[in-house]
Amino acid sequence: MTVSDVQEMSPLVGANSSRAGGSVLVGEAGRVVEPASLVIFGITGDLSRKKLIPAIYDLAYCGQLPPDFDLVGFARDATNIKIRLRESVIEHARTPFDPVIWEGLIARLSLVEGSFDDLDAFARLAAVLVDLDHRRGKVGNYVFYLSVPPSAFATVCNQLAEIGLNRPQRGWRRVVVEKPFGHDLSSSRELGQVLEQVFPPSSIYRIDHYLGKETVQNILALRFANGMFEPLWNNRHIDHVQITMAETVGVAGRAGYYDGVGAARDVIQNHLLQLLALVAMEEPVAFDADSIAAEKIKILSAAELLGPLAQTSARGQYGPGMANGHPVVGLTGEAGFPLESTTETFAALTVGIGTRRWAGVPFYIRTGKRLARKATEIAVTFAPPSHGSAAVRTTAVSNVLVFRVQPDDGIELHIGAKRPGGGMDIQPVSLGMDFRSVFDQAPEAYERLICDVFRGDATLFPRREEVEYSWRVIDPLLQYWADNGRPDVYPAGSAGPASADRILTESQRTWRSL
Ligand SMILES: NC(=O)C1=CN([C@@H]2O[C@H](COP(=O)(O)OP(=O)(O)OC[C@H]3O[C@@H](n4cnc5c(N)ncnc54)[C@H](OP(=O)(O)O)[C@@H]3O)[C@@H](O)[C@H]2O)C=CC1
Ligand SMILES: O=C1O[C@H](COP(=O)(O)O)[C@@H](O)[C@H](O)[C@H]1O
Repeated sequence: MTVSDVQEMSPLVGANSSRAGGSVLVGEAGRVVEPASLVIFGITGDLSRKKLIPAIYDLAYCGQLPPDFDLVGFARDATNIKIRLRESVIEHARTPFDPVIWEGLIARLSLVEGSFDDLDAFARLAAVLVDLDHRRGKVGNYVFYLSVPPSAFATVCNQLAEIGLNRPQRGWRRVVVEKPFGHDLSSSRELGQVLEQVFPPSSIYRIDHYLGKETVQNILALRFANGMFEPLWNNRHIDHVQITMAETVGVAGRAGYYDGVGAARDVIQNHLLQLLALVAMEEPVAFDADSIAAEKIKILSAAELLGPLAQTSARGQYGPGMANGHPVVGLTGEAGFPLESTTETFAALTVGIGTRRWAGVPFYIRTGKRLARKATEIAVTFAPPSHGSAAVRTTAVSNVLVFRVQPDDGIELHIGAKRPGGGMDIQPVSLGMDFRSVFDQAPEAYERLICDVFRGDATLFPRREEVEYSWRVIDPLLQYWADNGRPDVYPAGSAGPASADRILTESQRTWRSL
């Protein structure tokens, strides 16, 4: 088979390959995409419905799936699944719904019903995969996607090993593991060992979909492709950094995963500490997997919670309130969450980085569900000018560089400008760039990352050390919370609990408004 044969598009897709959008900023372009089958464990879950199946549809629409692609769904109950998946594509896909593309894709879907503790179901899975290979003349390249609660990762991997699906006689095996990887540092290490007994490290893709977002990759572009920011990117010029991930959605329908996990494990241990690493890391010697991982690891290993935790952290749980103009129940009113649940849906903390560049600069991180608006952003606040005429000093503003990850992805720089008229009256104004008005529509994060798995490019996937250093950062906070009562209740639709504001007030700083 020649390279051009394997790069040929799958027969189920075709016309829209020019609509893929985006370009490769980091990662290894030009890798060959071979025929492959994708198995999704947890195909009935929230992630699959909102992100994975829509992303696979988008890839089909854009002609980006591997040749001879097959999709296999593993589910306890697959009743009406094709109808449910169709609805999820109509609701969540980036590209328009095209019945021909959809029918082509769904014709490639096979289903295996069973529970993860049922070895017979894994034997049926193996038979389905072998049959697909025979029918299409494929050599057995399989991606196993674990879109399941973290507590099920080890079981699924062990069952795959038991049935021999981890050991290729021909072709390759890759496993994609969702975050959070473990429950704390020690369980993450144990899980890492289980996984590495079953699959070689080079076949393990720990997915963090924030790294697949174009705006997140743009952090490195802005810092290192421009000359003007790097000289200022240190504790002499930066006062503090705020990383916010605010959501308006609650956790309805996700009790099986979310209860007992909570906001810090769900998104801070992974997405938000990865953002911190990208903001703080040194320039990599190359934009490839090893070089970027090496720099992120240095930062994560130097990061630690600043204390005392009673003053530098906060946690909350949403109570009843409003979302998008409608009344909503609190967390303990959602199906599957016990009344006594102490799971936090809001978390805020302060991280310091013990390097010469960052000593003394606090990184404030917060996230919450059912907040006033949806916004993920990184705001780098520069120190105000320390010299200048008295007139300018008294009216000077702090410059803020904001990476708007979503929605309205873009970059804005807040500066002070003189108001027209007499005197030196300074007003904050904003210079901005909207990605969507400058560039074509980019692929969604999961499209990009699923493609990277098929191509065998791990550049945008965190390494085991990154995951473990991130647990090391937040473990003391998880322990502190376990020892200290319940989260503060905040009304749905608010900016979170008042205890979060207190983290900044002592230093005369404030959170950016939501
Ligand atoms: N939801 C999101 O937006 C995101 C989620 N993630 C990650 O994805 C993973 C899954 O999350 P999410 O989809 O929200 O969780 P859900 O609880 O919605 O889905 C879990 C899935 O696993 C299946 N499952 C659980 N136990 C078993 C079992 N014993 N046998 C067979 N199937 C089982 C469930 O099947 P059943 O339907 O039968 O219960 C369901 O399909 C988590 O690690 C999460 O962190 C990552 C990014 C975003
Ligand atoms: O990983 C997760 O991310 C989603 C939010 O993803 P986004 O791309 O829409 O920002 C979050 O809702 C979910 O709780 C979490 O598991």
